[in-house]
Amino acid sequence: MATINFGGVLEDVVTREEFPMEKAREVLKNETIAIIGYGVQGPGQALNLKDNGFNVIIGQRKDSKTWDKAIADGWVPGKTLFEIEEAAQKGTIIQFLLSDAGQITLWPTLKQYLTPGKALYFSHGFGITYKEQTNIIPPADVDVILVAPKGSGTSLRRLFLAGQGLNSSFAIFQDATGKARDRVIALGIGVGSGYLFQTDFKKEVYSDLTGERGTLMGCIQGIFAAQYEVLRKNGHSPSEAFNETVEELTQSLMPLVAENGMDWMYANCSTTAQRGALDWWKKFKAATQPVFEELYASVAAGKEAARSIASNSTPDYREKLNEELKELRESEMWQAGAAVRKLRPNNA
Ligand SMILES: NC(=O)C1=CN([C@@H]2O[C@H](COP(=O)(O)OP(=O)(O)OC[C@H]3O[C@@H](n4cnc5c(N)ncnc54)[C@H](O)[C@@H]3O)[C@@H](O)[C@H]2O)C=CC1
Ligand SMILES: CC(=O)[C@](C)(O)C(=O)O
Ligand SMILES: [Mg+2]
Ligand SMILES: [Mg+2]
Repeated sequence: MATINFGGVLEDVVTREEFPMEKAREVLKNETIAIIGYGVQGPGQALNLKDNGFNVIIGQRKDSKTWDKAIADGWVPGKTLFEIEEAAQKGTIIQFLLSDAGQITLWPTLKQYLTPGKALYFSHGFGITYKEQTNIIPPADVDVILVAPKGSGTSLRRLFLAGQGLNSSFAIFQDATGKARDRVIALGIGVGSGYLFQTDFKKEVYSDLTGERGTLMGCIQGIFAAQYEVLRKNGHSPSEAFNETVEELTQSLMPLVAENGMDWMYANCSTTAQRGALDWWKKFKAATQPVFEELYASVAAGKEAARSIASNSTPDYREKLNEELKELRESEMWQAGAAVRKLRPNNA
């Protein structure tokens, strides 16, 4: 562990320097890593692990679109690609990467393959934390570990190919073999993490559900829509409203924040902008803070989990989600966005 000062708070984290890939390979050299599920995280983690030299197999339903996707990605039926149960039987480490709702359905089947000494791996604290709702209760003689990349599986793969990495959290719920810590860190490094920070299953799921409903996805769409509507109502064109709400943020300002922080982005804007932003951010904070409090309480009460399980367990859950995504896509703001993207010089 390296002790790093995060804004005055000391935290022990794992870096790639102190736990290099060779060490990860050594730790996992006798393991078969079975990736169950090939949706978004499945491909990212499986391909990164394979390219890093680990022994990986995929478990996926035959005659599904994702089975074909796995073949297209280079997995070979009967060699590295199997039906779910066969892969679970062969794996010594089972990475449970079905959707969180799908994990509930498969659990009674998967459980049978968790023989003593194996490791059960999650990328979310969901199934274990909300066990009253999921019934996911692992046997006592397996390791139960977590690596949660802080970003989409798509970015995990893209950043790996670009020689970069997403940060991940890791956690140990159960150490039955005495090897859980080495196993989980080696897997975290193997899937292509930047640095790893420790958490527990409950903190992981509470923070993750808050983040995705909050600033990362829910809140950001909410404030975009609010500002866009106010500009449109006051007679601004879609072009002006979209550029001033989204395009400038993603193309110009967020890359500056990513590179060197908020104050540096501010410092690269006009003093007029700086004065206004420094005055107004506190008002936005005060206005949204009660909503974040409500959100966190809803997560902690298990209400967000219940809603997610109910809506993602119906046979037509995918169609229903796609319908709502279509509504978003077809809104004036995001249609304006599509037109603006086409006009970017690199797309012309
Ligand atoms: N999407 C992401 O990038 C991230 C996901 N996670 C976590 O990783 C895990 C996997 O998430 P995703 O990759 O988004 O999953 P996903 O929604 O893409 O689904 C993965 C696979 O599960 C299959 N599936 C669903 N229900 C099934 C069932 N009843 N039986 C068999 N297969 C079934 C789907 O067909 C798909 O191939 C979850 O715990 C999620 O919270 C964590 C970080 C980011
Ligand atoms: C990409 C990620 O980390 C999320 C937003 O938490 C998720 O997809 O669940
Ligand atoms: Mg999430
Ligand atoms: Mg997340």
